Amino acid sequence: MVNRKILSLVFVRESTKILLGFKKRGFGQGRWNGFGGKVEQGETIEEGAIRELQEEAGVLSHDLSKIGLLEFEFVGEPTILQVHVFTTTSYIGLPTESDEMKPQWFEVDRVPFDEMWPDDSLWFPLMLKGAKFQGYFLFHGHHNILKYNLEEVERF
Ligand SMILES: Nc1nc(SCCc2ccccc2)c2[nH]cnc2n1
Repeated sequence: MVNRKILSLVFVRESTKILLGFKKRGFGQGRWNGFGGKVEQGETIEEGAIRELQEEAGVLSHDLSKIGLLEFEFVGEPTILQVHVFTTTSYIGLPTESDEMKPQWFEVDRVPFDEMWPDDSLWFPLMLKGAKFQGYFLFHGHHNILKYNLEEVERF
């Protein structure tokens, strides 16, 4: 019986830079990523994304654009992660380290893919060119993609 866990993932952009966070603990620890996490009951996915961005980076945005839908399955685990990807260029607050994440700005042509989830180097180019995308990735462990599909979509 497969079940899905709904997660948000937010990327903040500033001209040629993108804000990433170094995950200090928990799932994805030791990797740079956008800001996000589990969407709780009683909140919309976008509300969850706004909440996680605030909690993890100290940045408040009310103008998120939905740009991607990614599903991650891990061999031997029944829960599929359904990750809703958002981006924003309008926010208030200075990115601040939390107990979960250490934020840092990166030039978009200097993204540290070797310290990120392996799928990111596949869909970041779509995000960076302003496309909307949908994908599925089957992982074996946290380093090995057994198979995937990824496509651009017109709209969500
Ligand atoms: N970029 C990326 N992110 C995730 S999980 C993102 C959602 C999340 C989950 C838990 C805490 C915070 C954020 C991935 N999983 C497999 N490949 C992946 N790539």
